[in-house]
Amino acid sequence: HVVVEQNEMSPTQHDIIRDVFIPENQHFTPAPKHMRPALGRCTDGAECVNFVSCPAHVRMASKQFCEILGGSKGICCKSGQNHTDPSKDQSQHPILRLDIGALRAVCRKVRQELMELRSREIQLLLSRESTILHPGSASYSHYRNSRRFNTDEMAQVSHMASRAMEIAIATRAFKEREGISNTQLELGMIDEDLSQTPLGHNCVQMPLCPISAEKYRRIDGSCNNRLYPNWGIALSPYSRLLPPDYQDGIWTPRTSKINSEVLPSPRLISTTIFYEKDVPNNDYTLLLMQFGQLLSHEITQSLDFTFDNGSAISCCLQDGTDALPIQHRHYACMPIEIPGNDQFFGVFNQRCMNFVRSILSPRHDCSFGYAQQMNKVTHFIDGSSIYGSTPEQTGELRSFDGGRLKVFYDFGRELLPLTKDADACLTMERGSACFTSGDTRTNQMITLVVMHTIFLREHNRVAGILQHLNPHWNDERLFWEARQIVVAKMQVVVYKEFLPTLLGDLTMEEFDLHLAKNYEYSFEYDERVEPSVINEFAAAAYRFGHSMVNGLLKIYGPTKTEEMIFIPEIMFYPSRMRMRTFLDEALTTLTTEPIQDVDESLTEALTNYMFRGGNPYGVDLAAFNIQRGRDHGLRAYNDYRELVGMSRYTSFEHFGPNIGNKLSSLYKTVDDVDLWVGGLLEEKAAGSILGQTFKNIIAEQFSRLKKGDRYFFENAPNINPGYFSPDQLFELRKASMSRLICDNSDGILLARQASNAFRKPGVPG
Ligand code: HEM
Repeated sequence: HVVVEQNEMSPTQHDIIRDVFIPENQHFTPAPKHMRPALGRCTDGAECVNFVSCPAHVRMASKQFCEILGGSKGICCKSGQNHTDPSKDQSQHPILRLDIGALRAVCRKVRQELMELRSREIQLLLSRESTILHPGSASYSHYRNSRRFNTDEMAQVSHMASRAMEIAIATRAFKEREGISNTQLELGMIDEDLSQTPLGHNCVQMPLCPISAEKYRRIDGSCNNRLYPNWGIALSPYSRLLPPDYQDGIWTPRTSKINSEVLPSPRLISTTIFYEKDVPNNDYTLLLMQFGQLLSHEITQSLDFTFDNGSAISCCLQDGTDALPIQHRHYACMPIEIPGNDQFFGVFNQRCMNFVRSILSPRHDCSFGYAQQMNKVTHFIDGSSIYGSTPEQTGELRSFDGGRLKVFYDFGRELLPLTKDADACLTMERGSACFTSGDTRTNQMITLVVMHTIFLREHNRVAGILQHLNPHWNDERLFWEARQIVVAKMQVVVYKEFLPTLLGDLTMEEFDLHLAKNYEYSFEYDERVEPSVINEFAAAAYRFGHSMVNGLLKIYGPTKTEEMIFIPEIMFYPSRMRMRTFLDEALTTLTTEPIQDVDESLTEALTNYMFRGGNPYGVDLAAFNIQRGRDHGLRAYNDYRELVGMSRYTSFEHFGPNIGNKLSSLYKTVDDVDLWVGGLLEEKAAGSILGQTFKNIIAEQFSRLKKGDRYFFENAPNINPGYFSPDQLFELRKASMSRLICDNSDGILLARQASNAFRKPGVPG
């Protein structure tokens, strides 16, 4: 197994370890830079790229098509995948600037509105209406997903979110004053750096990066890109494939294209389109789902607004029979209406599902513009789910002994450390367990806890081996080296096993997602590629995973099924982890049971019972996904079909007669269909378990996360300050999910593993 050393160190360190690591036999074979054959012949120096890869403002100006590798249609893109290309369609929409008079008026308006918002918040907190959500309900567990790590983090996040809110309010005031159109806002035509204005206190300071590169990637993701050191940093905005669709161009959710009517209730869409049905896909194991969720938490987390004092916001009457009257609602409320005839919630007289909008993030360029949602975690695949996204978080997770992370020893087994945060699980009673890790959603599903445990143990295992080989290394050195190796292994699993399984080989080729081979370095890094998580990915496409979830977790004993666990029973209640055999049992289930197929069947464990705890009913994840898409200003599905190079649907029938009928009973026009809904209903693309639209958005995201990450493990020495040696790369590329499981399970029940843990045993690939 790989035991590796780094070969770029300070002179003293180098002296000490020279005898330990001698890169004698360096098989240095640089991988050739991938050149796309542009069969359609792009002119003017344009590059032939996948439609989705060409930045929106550049793509809009190009009408020349080409053929990319594998025969798919691409677009001749002037900037390639370069997100720094400044060109905007200035001819049609002149750049707007702010004069000093307008600025003063805007600032006055902002001050006044902020004061009003604050006093209203105080009134709401003091009011006797049920404006605060209390523990015990399913809605409160939903809120648990956006828990802050501690009070310091809460303060920092709130501070950033209020700055962003201030800019959104200022944008609205400016828009109203100057008569700016939504299109101008969408296209980012207000070219005003606010940093030198009275609104400048809302701008976020650029991180200070040392001139000579740091060997280890930073915990908060800063200073990865030398030109844009805040790209990919924690607490920064999502990027976008297309400009948002907000009714006011700024933050008000979109309405129907027909007469601006309200869009159908997300719960009604959920019950009309999605249904409970067992449709296993026997090619893939449930681990695809569970690793998929871990990976989503690794790169994205949006947070709900809270009251200034951290209390969770309630948008419904306490008994759920209606939404709170508008005068008692927080401005971030966007409650989901439950139709009166809802077959499930109707029984409990529920007419309102709590939904609070995502907090906003200051814009990178500190300008006026539409609202941007905040990603709380680092955007990179950098182990933030294991180590946290702030140095303080990492400090709390480290044991500061032998480079290891803290563990909870439970009868000789290493589990994640227990948390003291009473809000992290349903219960903290004696005998139960509630864990902490780099991510605050860890306890949401017990099988997610299992994944976190595997990676925690892997870190400590690697640290232990490094210590054995390098007894002169101190805790600090051991920690950072082990982290670098674990992150590299995670990247190998993602690009060597997970993505090919999800996307298929052709798409891996089209998007240059394959890892380099053997001893090769990669030279694919492009500092003009913006790695940040794409809003359409986080709020819709990557949520395809909810369709893979099986509502029942079958637990096998040594010979037969021992228990069927209905998953709402193990959400935010991971105490079973303390049973000696559970980890191995859960791993057996994950690596042998099938996923549910990605389609319109969705377990009612997620649509009716999610987070129910001890209650008879829970909340609806499908409805949340739809509402979240609207909250984040995602455009309708049709726009994204076009984006990935397909023709728009002009009639509901294009979805097929049955679904088409259902959709037409809900939406006023086919141009209103939500992205998450349309994407899931698409036919599967060849070689993938996803339809074309989701497949392209997801492939583009992982292309950016590879090409836009200077510290990507296989990047060459002139790119990656923490580069590995060719021999080390050769060893690291052997990493696999199966190996991670074998090395870190309890070895009580698990004896054998298929080589690809994401494929059902016996299925080739
Ligand atoms: C039992 C399993 C799962 C449960 C209970 C669950 C639950 C949730 C919940 C409650 C949210 C927040 C919804 C909102 O308020 O907008 C969410 C978000 C999300 N989920 Fe899942 N999920 C599961 C599995 C998965 C899987 C398998 C994937 C992908 C393969 C996935 C991808 C995502 C993504 C990308 C988000 C958005 C994260 C963010 O940006 O905040 N989830 N999920």
